Amino acid sequence: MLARQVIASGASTALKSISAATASPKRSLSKAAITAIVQQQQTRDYHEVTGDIISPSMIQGIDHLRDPRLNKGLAFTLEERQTLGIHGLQPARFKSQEEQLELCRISISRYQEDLNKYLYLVDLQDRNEKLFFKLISEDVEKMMPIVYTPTVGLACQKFGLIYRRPRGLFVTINDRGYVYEVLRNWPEHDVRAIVVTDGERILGLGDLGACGMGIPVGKLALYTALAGIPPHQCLPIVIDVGTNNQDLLEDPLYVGLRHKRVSGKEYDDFIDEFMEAVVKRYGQNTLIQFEDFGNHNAFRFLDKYRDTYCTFNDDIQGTASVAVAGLLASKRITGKKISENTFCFLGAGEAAIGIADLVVKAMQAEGCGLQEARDKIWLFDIDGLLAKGRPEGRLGGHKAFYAKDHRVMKNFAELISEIKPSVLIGASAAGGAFTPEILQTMAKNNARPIIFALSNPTSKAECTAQAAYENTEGRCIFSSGSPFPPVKYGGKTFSPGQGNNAYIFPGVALGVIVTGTHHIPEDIFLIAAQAVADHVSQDDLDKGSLYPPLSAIRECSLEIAVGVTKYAYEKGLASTYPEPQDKLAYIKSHLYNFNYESAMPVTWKWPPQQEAPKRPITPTKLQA
Ligand SMILES: NC(=O)C1=CN([C@@H]2O[C@H](COP(=O)(O)OP(=O)(O)OC[C@H]3O[C@@H](n4cnc5c(N)ncnc54)[C@H](OP(=O)(O)O)[C@@H]3O)[C@@H](O)[C@H]2O)C=CC1
Ligand SMILES: CC(=O)C(=O)O
Ligand SMILES: [Mg+2]
Repeated sequence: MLARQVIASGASTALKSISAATASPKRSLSKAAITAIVQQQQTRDYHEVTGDIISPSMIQGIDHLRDPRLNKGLAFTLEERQTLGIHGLQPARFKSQEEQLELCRISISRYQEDLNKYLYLVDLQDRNEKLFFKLISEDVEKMMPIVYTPTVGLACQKFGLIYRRPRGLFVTINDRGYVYEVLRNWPEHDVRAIVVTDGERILGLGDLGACGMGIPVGKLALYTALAGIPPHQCLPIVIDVGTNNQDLLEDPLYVGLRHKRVSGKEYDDFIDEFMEAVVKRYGQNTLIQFEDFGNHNAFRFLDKYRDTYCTFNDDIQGTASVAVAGLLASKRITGKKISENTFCFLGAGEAAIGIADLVVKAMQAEGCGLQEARDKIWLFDIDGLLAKGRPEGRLGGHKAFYAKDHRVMKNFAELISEIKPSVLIGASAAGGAFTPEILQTMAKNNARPIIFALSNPTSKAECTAQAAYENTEGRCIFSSGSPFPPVKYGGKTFSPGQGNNAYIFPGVALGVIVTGTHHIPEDIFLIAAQAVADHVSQDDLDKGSLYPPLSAIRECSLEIAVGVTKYAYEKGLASTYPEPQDKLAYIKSHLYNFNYESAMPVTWKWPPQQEAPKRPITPTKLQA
């Protein structure tokens, strides 16, 4: 049996094919051949290759430094530098990963503009992937607002200006009939999760077309940083069917298709083709997270695909889950069950309806009837209160569940005065719509009013944290979709929590991926909500937050994943067998390692050499 070598280029997919030369009986690969194979296949782990095993150290010379998966910068040891043929290509100094992180932190703090901080991080990810993810995961509070909301919104708006290197796939309507072929161009073979947008409703910024790519990229960065899902398993995708944003159509820097959005059957057929192509390329269990689609498509696609694909809509379901998590935690302050509240929403779109539907489910779990639960929820959209007799109608879909037998109302402040809700939720992208008058009314009618201003980015929040505390005498329980700095009011410092689906989707995705779950039932989002709520400490509540600190979000993700895993096996949704007994240990065994690994060749004994049984040697024989 010939000794085997190992390709250890960083993570976990199996190298599926290899050139004829590789399979030659001599088992001797030239360095150039190995480099070519490894680059072509973009593998990152220990791969068996028809009897030969190659190590990451086989990617020699400057190419090793140029591969962000392998590059460790000055953290390569002398031995590694010599073995890899990179000795002399870097200065003499050796640094630990910790020292490198410190330099990253200093570098970021030197940039004044958030967009420049974002660009620094993009560059770091392109240069040294482990350092990038370790940096974010170890300082989520500082880094999340850069890679995610609010800065990612700005990055999308400036996408045409800042676009540099591929970090996801653009599948355009011109690729009709060839979507599978486009997917095949993505160099990774072991994709387990896709975040896809068509760019029509990017945060609260509207239609940004192909510039929406920043969103799937940012969401998937959080998959790794907050839930330890290996980056090579994550694929960001923009579906480019054009844009209805006239400014972009006229912008010479716009990078997408320069025509109005294709809609109707042509669009639907294209999305069907996309879904089928994903399954054909990566398998039935590939998680497809819909993100920032326009309202009119988001609900349709969720209903259409939820039972036939492994999919969820983050804006509808992830947002619902994080909002319900906050409400579950609020019970410990108000002493009220969720069903003892009255809710008013500004907005009746993906986020608002998603929340309302899950709140109803939570109320039902408390023993409330379906209609009784819906009666406690009042929604207000562009045309005013969802009232059955309103002249505009527009009460289709789930809006119908919440339409009231009530006079037509166009003034939200009036609704708040009349209905006297205990919970006020904004998901309208109407920045500043919670006026001081509205906030003061909430304070007048409630000892501890709950106020969620969930719209993103910061400029679209229905009110600021400062305004919320100031207009409620510091009595409100406040959360926002994008972060606000702590607020000093009445001799107290409030640190409100971030009611953002980032608490939910990474953990849900982790649980779904490790179990190979086929479908994602609504229950999973209640399980996730409870897991987050359980993580809220008295200290968090005392500081004014209904959420655990962002620094604890990784623990939340793990707990959500454990909950999802238990549920998936209980309900027969999992496809990974045997069922692990210790679910947490099982999940942890799948996590990405943020620390550098050795780049030295690994010598494997394959198959493990069995020691020859020791034969007793008798003195008699010796003598003989
Ligand atoms: N914190 C979080 O985790 C999340 C936050 N969001 C944020 O929520 C916001 C809305 O997102 P989403 O629900 O997906 O978007 P949608 O487009 O689906 O919904 C927006 C809703 O707001 C209504 N609306 C818009 N302007 C006004 C206004 N001036 N007065 C009253 N109602 C108004 C719309 O009315 P109509 O129905 O008549 O069009 C619609 O019902 C965005 O800013 C988004 O960033 C979204 C997801 C997650
Ligand atoms: C957070 C999020 O998903 C949104 O604002 O769309
Ligand atoms: Mg979103």
